[in-house]
Parts: sequence; C-alpha cells; structure tokens
Amino acid sequence: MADLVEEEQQQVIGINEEGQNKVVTESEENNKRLHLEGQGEKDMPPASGNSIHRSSSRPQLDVSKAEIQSNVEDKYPTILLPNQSDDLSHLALDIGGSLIKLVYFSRHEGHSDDDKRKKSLKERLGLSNGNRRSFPILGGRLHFVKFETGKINECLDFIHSKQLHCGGLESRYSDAAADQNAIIKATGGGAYKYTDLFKERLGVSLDKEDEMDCLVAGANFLLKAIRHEAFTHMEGQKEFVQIDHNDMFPYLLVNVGSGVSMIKVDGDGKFERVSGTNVGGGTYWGLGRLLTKCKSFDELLELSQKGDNRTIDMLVGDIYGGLDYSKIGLSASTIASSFGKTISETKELENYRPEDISLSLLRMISYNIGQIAYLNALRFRLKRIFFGGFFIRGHAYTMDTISFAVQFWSNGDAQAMFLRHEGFLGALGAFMSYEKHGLDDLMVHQLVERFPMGAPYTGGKIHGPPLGDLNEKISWMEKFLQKGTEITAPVPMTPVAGTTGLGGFEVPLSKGSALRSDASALNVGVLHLVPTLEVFPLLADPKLYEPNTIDLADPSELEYWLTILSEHLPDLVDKAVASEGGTDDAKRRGDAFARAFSAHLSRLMEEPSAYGKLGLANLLEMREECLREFQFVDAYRSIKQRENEASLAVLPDLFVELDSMDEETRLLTLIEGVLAANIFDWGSRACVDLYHKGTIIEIYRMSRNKMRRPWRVDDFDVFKERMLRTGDKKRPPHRRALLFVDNSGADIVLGMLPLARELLRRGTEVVLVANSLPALNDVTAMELPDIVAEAAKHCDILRRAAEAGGLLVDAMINTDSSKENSSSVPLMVVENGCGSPCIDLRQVSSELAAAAKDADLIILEGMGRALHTNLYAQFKCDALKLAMVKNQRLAEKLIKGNIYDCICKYQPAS
Ligand SMILES: Nc1ncnc2c1ncn2[C@@H]1O[C@H](COP(=O)(O)OP(=O)(O)O)[C@@H](O)[C@H]1O
Ligand SMILES: CC(C)(COP(=O)(O)O)[C@@H](O)C(=O)NCCC(=O)O
Ligand SMILES: [Mn+2]
Repeated sequence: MADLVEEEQQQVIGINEEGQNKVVTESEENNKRLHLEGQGEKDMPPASGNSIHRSSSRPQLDVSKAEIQSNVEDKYPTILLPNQSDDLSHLALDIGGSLIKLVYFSRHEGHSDDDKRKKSLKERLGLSNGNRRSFPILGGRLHFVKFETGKINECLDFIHSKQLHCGGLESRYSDAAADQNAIIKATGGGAYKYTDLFKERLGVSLDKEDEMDCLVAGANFLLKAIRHEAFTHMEGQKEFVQIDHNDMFPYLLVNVGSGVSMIKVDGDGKFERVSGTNVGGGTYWGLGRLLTKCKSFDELLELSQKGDNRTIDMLVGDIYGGLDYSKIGLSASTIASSFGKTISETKELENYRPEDISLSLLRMISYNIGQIAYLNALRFRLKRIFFGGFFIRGHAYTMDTISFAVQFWSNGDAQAMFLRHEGFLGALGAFMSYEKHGLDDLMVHQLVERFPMGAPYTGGKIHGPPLGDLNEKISWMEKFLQKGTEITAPVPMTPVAGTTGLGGFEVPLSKGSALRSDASALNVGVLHLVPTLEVFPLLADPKLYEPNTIDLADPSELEYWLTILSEHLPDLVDKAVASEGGTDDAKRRGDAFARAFSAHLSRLMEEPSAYGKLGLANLLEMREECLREFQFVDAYRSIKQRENEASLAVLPDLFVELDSMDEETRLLTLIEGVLAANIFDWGSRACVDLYHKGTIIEIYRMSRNKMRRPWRVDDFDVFKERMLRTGDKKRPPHRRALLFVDNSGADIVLGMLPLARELLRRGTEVVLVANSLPALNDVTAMELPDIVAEAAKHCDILRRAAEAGGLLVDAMINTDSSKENSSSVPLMVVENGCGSPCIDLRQVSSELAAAAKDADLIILEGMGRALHTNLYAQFKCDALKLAMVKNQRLAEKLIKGNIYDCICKYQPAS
C-alpha cells in the first residue's frame, strides 16, 4: 500500500487541529508520574516527625520492629521497616591528590498512586502486600560529580547547598543539632588530610575507608551491575563489552589517578595490590603544566591533540640514519627515547611547541603505564586489564596508547579495557561501604541510566548532577543559546594516520575530538535505581536477548535516525506546547526542550558512544524523558482524547459487523483491523503528513481497505490454526494472553480491544499491557480503564470480563450480576514499567512480570514494540508480532518491502 498517500488526497478534513487544552496543575502532574521518575528534589515533602531517625550518627536503617512478611519459599520476602524514615540519602567521597569525587544518592518519591486498578489487579494476580517485593530504601538515583582538590571549597559549598551532608534536601527541616553528628564515608588521602576542614565547615566527620578496598568494590559493582560498563579502545574504535558475571575474576585493575595502583582482583573483597608506579596522571599534569604553562588539565590534553611528537621524541630512525633497526623488529618511526631530542644544546624550552611537548608527555606516560600493566598481568597470568582513574578521561589517544602497549607487548594475549565510570571507582566503593543499603544486591535490570540536562552539559559553576529546578534548567539552556553553538556544533575529527605497527607509532590514530567542559566530559548520566524492575520471565533466554533490531553502531544508521528525530522536533514542540495550553511559560519550556534535545542529538552525532551503548529504543526514550524534564507531562494528551472519542463512537458498529461473521473471517478481520489501525502513529513523519488529508475514520477505513493479504510477513494461517484449533493437535484455547498495546484512538479501540474481546470470548484471560508513562500518542495503563469502561457499555463480553478483572470497580458495586461475573474470564490492565514507544523486556514492571507467569500467548503490537525492539526476540510461549511499517527505509531494510507494508509474525513456543 505504498501509494496510499497519493490516492487519498481528496480527503481533506484535518484531524490535527489542537483541541481545547487543559492546563495541568503541578499536583495533577505529580499524580501522573509513576514508578520510573521521581519528582525533582525541590518538590520533596519535608520530612516530618522523623527527626528521631535522623539523629543517628550516619544515614542508616532503622530496623527496629522489622518484620518479614512472606512465605518461607518466597524469593524476595518483604521486610517491613515501620520505623524507617524514608528520606534516607547517602553521600560518599573520594578525595584524591588531584580530584575529589562525589557519589550521592537521592531518593525517589513514595508511590502513593495505589489506585483501584492496581488494588484489584493485585488481588487477581495473587499479589497481596505480603508477597510483593517492597523496597523501602533503594528507589532513587545515584549522581556522580567531581571537583578539583585544589578547589575544595567549591566542593564544600556544593555539599552544603544540596544539604548532602545531612541526608539531602528533604531533611532541610530536620533538627540542626542532629547534623552535627553526621558521618560521611570517605576514601583517598584527603579523607585524612581534610578531616578538620569538613568538621569545621559542615560539622561532619569523615569515616575513612581503605582506598584499595573501595577501588575494588567500585570496580566489581560496575562490572556486575552496569551493562556495557567496560569497553575496548583500539585504533580509534570503541567497542563495548559485556563481562560475564560468572567469569569475571581474576583481573588486573589499574587505577591511573595522580599515581598508579595495580591491583590483582580475585573476587569481592579478595585482592592484592601487586604493583604501582609513581609516573601517573599527576606526572602528566604537573610536568605538562611546567613545560607548557597550561592553566588546566583539559587545556593540556587539548594541546596534545594538535601535537607532533617527532619533534620531541628520539626515533629509531633518528639514531639509525632513517633506517629501521630490523634485526630486533623496530621500525625507523619507533620511539627510541621519549623526549630524547630535547637533549639538543641548540634549543631551549621556548623553541619547542607546547602541543608537541604535551603529546610526547602523554604518550610517554600512557605507554609506560600500559607496559607496566602488561608486565604485571604477565606475572600473574591475567588476561584482562581494566584501566580506571581520571587520567584516562575518556580520551581516545590515551586509551589507544595504553591499548597499543598492552597489545604489542602481550602479542595480543592480554586485553586492555576501560570503564565508563573510570574515575569514580573509589567513591562508589566508599558509597558501597554504607551498611545495609542493599546497593550490592542490585542487579543490572534494576538500573536505568538517564542523561538529564545538567548531567552531560553543565560546566562553570554547576557541577555534574542534573539541574533539579526547572527554571534553572531553562535559563541554563537560554544562556547556552546566547553563547552560540559551542555544544551543538559538530567538532571536526582529526585526520587518521597509519601506525608503523612495530613497537610504537609515529602519529596517534585518534587524538580525540575537542574536549568538553568538565562535567560534560564525564560521559556518565544519573543512575536510576528502580528495584521494582524485573526481567520479563517469558524471554526464552535473557542472556541472548537484544531489544534493539537496528544496530546504531553503524554510522549511517545512526545518522539517519538522528536526522529523523531532529526533523520531527518542530512538530513535537508544537504538540507539547499546545498540550500545556500554549502559554508563554509552555513556549519557553518548549524552546528549552528543543534546545536540550537537539544538544543531545548533536552530541551523539559527533560522539556516538558518549552515552554508552545506544539503540534506537534508547534514543526514543531519551526524547520522552527530555520532554518530562521540561515538565511536558503528556504532549499528545488532547490528540489521544479526541481519537479515543472518535473511535469509541464507531465501535458499536464494528462489533455488530464482527458478530455477523463466521469465526475464520472474523479472526482475519480482527488481525487486519489491528494492522490497519496501527497507522495512527504520531511519531512517524509519513503518517503525520497523512493525517492532514483525512479524518480518523476515513483514514482507518482506507487503511482497512488496503489490508490485502498476503502481508509482507504473513504467518496468519499458522496463527489461525492454533486459534481455531483446526490443525492436528486439538489444543485448548490459550490460558492467558498478554497484549502489549500501542497507540491511543483507533489502534487500541478499533484494533486491539476487539482482538481482546475475541480472546475473552474463547475463554482466554486477557492482560492489556500498556505504558506506565506517556510516550507520543501511546495509550497508558492509567488511561485504559476508562477506555475499556466506555467500550464495555456496548459489549457484554467486555463488560463482564472487565468486571471480573476489576476494571469496572464502580460498575461492580452497581450490578448484582456476580454470577455472571464468575462465568467470565477476566480482562486486566498492567503497566509495563516504561515510558517509551519501545520496550526493553529486560526491564519491566514487577506487575507485568507477575502477570506473565501464567501467560501462554504474547501479542506485541506496533512499530516500537514489535519492530524497533523485539522483532527477533524469542519467547518461552507463543508470540504474535503485529505492526504496520511506517517508514520506507525500515521497510526496505527489515522486510525488503515498502512503507505501509504489514507484519504478522507468529512464533509458536518451541
Ligand atoms: N579537571 C582535571 N583536573 C586535574 N586533573 C585531571 C582533571 N581531569 C583529569 N585529570 C587527571 O586525572 C588525575 C587524577 O585522577 P583521579 O583518578 O581523580 O586520581 P586522584 O584520586 O589521585 O586525584 C590527574 O592527575 C590528572 O592527570
Ligand atoms: C516512534 C515510532 C516507533 C512509533 O510507532 P508505533 O510503535 O506507534 O507503531 C514510529 O513512529 C517511528 O519509528 N517513527 C520514526 C520514523 C519516521 O518518522 O519515519
Ligand atoms: Mn506508538
């Protein structure tokens, strides 16, 4: 149906004019936020009546009157802590010779939205509070910040301004005297050196933790809990690696701070510092400063990018008259002696270019560290070497040089790897040393990394963590706008030169792009700890599961999708601003959002791995998160509402039509209906253009009429056989189906609900799985009960099932049809735990995970959930993937087809 646009041009009634929008008050907004995102710290309620708990000497759990509430066999018993104050917050420090690293935790808001749907669902799924996981402490965020040790006062001001030393902002109202006893975990030499200063300035005591213990605890945590934390960097190529948790040890940890420590790690808490070198980051920065007069480390590093070390270093060729020393395998371009040329009596310091000095120095130190690391790996037969510490600074040339040394001397036997949170190992370890916060029990799927404005972009006076206050965020974006395009402008890459391949190289392959301001260069986001997230239990093999269908590591794919998102931005901003009543405030926020999201896109265009390993699902989620950051709660609210109303108005007719059909025709019509209605997608450029040309119903009809089989992927007959039980195996109907629904309007009302009705009619329980938070025009779990209630007015099957599923709680009270109820299988709604058009099934809500336990059929619908993600996912049960492809390039790539082609992929359980 590629010709759909042209053919329907005569239909002109637009459907995209904005309806009257209601301005949502802040409290309404907050009610709408579900598990995934807490409200900003400024909105946290003041802690009241809990000063007793706050008066303890350090943040800790109050386990008095604790009670375990569950069965013995329960894997995750609920531990009730009635006396635990919920404003627990931690700060830990690593005060090094050069830098102070802070890791701090901010709490998520409590979940007060235990609505009727959830209550009755819990009953249906057998989830009373008694056996449901409950996490009184962990839900929150980990922030990473650094300061120069020489500017410790800035650090103290920062801690004070955020009240991190006394449990975070929320405890601002707590008893001031209590803070005098506070203890903060700290490691690094500065924990000793600055004890008095912390006591004087903040009234806190530093509880010292051993530096090596902390480095190892931090590294082990990162490798276990963060997907793709480690990466290799060779010849300019960065590749993320997933470390097998069961095969992590032993490894060599090389922490390159001011000085260098080399630690052989054999397990959690099992390690030995086997070596080190005093030639480290401090040497580079110190010598470099003296020799080049640079004012900052970054300036020095940036200089190196324009340098040529041959003017400084003595090469083999310099000694051998331009010849290789081939007997021992050294090419003429191999460095024989770092800084060897500076022995020249005719030249003084000012005769050398600072750029060249910086590069020679960087190379000398990096290479030396790589070589010593290799020798130690050899001593203990270790194959893996992880390099951390802020000397690395994510700098391409540094990493390439270290990798080269390890690779060269080990003949490829040992491998150098780097860590995204390179400089925070010690601080994280100190953070872990707080007892009983449970961080060490966290699993990969319970951590979500986000990149709010302020984490990647702030410089100047604001350090690292997200700008919590909206106004602060907006004015920061505005200032940034005034300053021009320093962040968004793409940075030209240095041209690539070849290596000699022997023992050294003339010119480094990758010198790296321009360095960013301190905080942005951290390349780490805010880690959200969401203990309620679980791995979807019906994944055939979670280890083999990769949610993203398209690999954005392919530069042409990345560029295409970044461009698509960029082009969609003006339309999205229009919708977002309109959704908030088009006020001046909304316009200002819309502008700031557009700036912020464009900055993310430009950053990625220029540095694809700036945010770690990224898929299209992450990009689409980042867009939604960015909208939420600027307090656009639901940009498509009014569009969704209008489309729901229009679709509900014609639903009774559709039911009549369907009911007049025989079973087989009906099933086909239903699947056609789902595919046809999936056209209502406000995230697709082509579809949005289409909506200018017709009403919802007209487009729906037209789309239905085009639904000719065979579809581009067409497993309908196999699915039909299973459903109608016409094959050899006369199997009973499915017990429970999970329907991952997509868009509002026709998609849910005229597509998925009628399909749900068919399943219910056949005795299959149906769980509608919808987003926890809005994303484009996707329907959310919170919106579904109203839609179902409206549809149920015209359909007994739906009404009884919805009553049985507790969806029509009010209706139940008014009916005396309890007998009828018991004869119907239930229709339920669960939230999926995410707020994106795609779904990563490694991280779903515990509610969905519970609902999945009895399910034997999964239906994934829409491009986001069934194509961009999960197209190749394998499940333990039957799975049906339904979508209309609304993008030409994707259609060509995935199914060698065209835009508006459809996919009906059925994968019976093997
Ligand atoms: N902004 C910066 N200021 C100073 N040094 C920096 C900076 N960024 C990176 N570095 C490098 O990082 C080293 C410090 O690394 P770090 O892991 O923090 O060690 P330490 O705990 O010894 O301070 C410095 O010696 C320097 O080489
Ligand atoms: C964001 C979407 C995945 C939503 O699609 P849906 O899941 O609603 O079918 C899709 O609209 C999309 O991939 N849009 C970008 C491609 C384009 O504009 O062509
Ligand atoms: Mn959608």
